[in-house]
Amino acid sequence: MNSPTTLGLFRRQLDKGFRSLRFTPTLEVAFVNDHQRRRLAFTRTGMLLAAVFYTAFIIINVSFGDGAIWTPIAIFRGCAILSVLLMMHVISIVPESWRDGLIISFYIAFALVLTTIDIQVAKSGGVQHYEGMIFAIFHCCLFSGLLLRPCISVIAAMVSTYVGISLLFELPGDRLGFQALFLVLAAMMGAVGVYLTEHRERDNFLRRQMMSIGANFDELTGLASRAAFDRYLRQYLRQAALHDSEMEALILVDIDHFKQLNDTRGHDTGDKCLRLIADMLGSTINGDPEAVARWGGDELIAVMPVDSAVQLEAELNDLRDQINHLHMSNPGAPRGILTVSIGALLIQPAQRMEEKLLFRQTDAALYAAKEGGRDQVVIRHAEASWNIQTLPGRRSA
Ligand SMILES: Nc1nc2c(ncn2[C@@H]2O[C@H](COP(=O)(O)OP(=O)(O)OP(=O)(O)O)[C@@H](O)[C@H]2O)c(=O)[nH]1
Repeated sequence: MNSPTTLGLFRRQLDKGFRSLRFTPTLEVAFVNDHQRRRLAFTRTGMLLAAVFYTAFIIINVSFGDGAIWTPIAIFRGCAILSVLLMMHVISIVPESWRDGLIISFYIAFALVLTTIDIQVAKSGGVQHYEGMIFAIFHCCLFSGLLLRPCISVIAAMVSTYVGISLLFELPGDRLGFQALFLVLAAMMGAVGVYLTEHRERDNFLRRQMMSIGANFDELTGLASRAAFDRYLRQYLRQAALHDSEMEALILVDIDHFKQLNDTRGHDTGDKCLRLIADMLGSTINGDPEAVARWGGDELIAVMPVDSAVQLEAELNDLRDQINHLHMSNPGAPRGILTVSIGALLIQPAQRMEEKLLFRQTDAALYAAKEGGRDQVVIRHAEASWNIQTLPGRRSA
């Protein structure tokens, strides 16, 4: 999902908006997965808070009420605390795909037990309380971590459970109507809260993804950024050193007389050429997205496994030929067409060297290609004893 081509998808979705709380199918799947991953800690905290609230209710009731501990309501609250704590544990160990179903069943079961106990109290002459239900509805909206649609279904099921069971036990209609009205209002308030929270979460998700892609990929060419390539190369060489049967090549590609191309045909054409060459290099390397990067300006860099120097030379000359055969005009260049110079460094199996030294030697190969007349490939073998030097006219890596 995290690739330069998806940057446009995220941007378009952000521009288009998502008032109905739905992204395009690809982004929707990514968002739901991200939401599932992130919300576990949040839901667990919500469950813990519920347990703390219920404990506080018991303490307040016992301290400021009649002092009786073994009342039905206190026993119910004790059971609620235990089931909430159990649920906290269970949602952490079940597979992610089960989590929503479990949370939904938990709230509906909770509403069922809450209503049944309330009715028992009312039938034995007490007053049927609906405050517990309001608490449960708000708790579901604030802490369940459910997205709006499943959340609305759950709170609708909770209110229906309350009204349905109350009707079944023929509780006084006027009182029930009054309580149902309050429950519906609480559910509506909760749903608005969930809508606003989910909208903000979706917005954050799009922006976060875009920032992450922006930090890792170059916007113009769609190739990896220099920083992403640095990280990738370090990891890549470490792994390559483990399988010491394969040679690796570090490749620098630089457009010849690019300044003249910009000056004579304009920056937009320059950009187009850069993108084209980036695509062609990407196809030649055909590896991970981070294996080809924009090194800076008109220089592109890549790393790839190779069987032999002959194979590498053939592949790079093939790339150079393909660019020649585009016959794109570069009026400022001596031959009048777009060409590139390529410098490559062959790294022997298990040859360990500082990346800085590898970059400098690759740069030296590119410099030799430029000095040799441009539009050519120069391949060098990596040398651990290579004398660190800054070549005249080239920047140091
Ligand atoms: N269109 C475009 N030009 C860029 C971009 N980044 C850097 N450049 C230009 O690339 C040119 C690089 O020129 P130089 O590296 O000096 O050399 P060159 O003209 O390519 O000549 P040689 O490399 O010596 O063959 C400069 O004119 C930069 O302005 C970019 O993103 N788009």
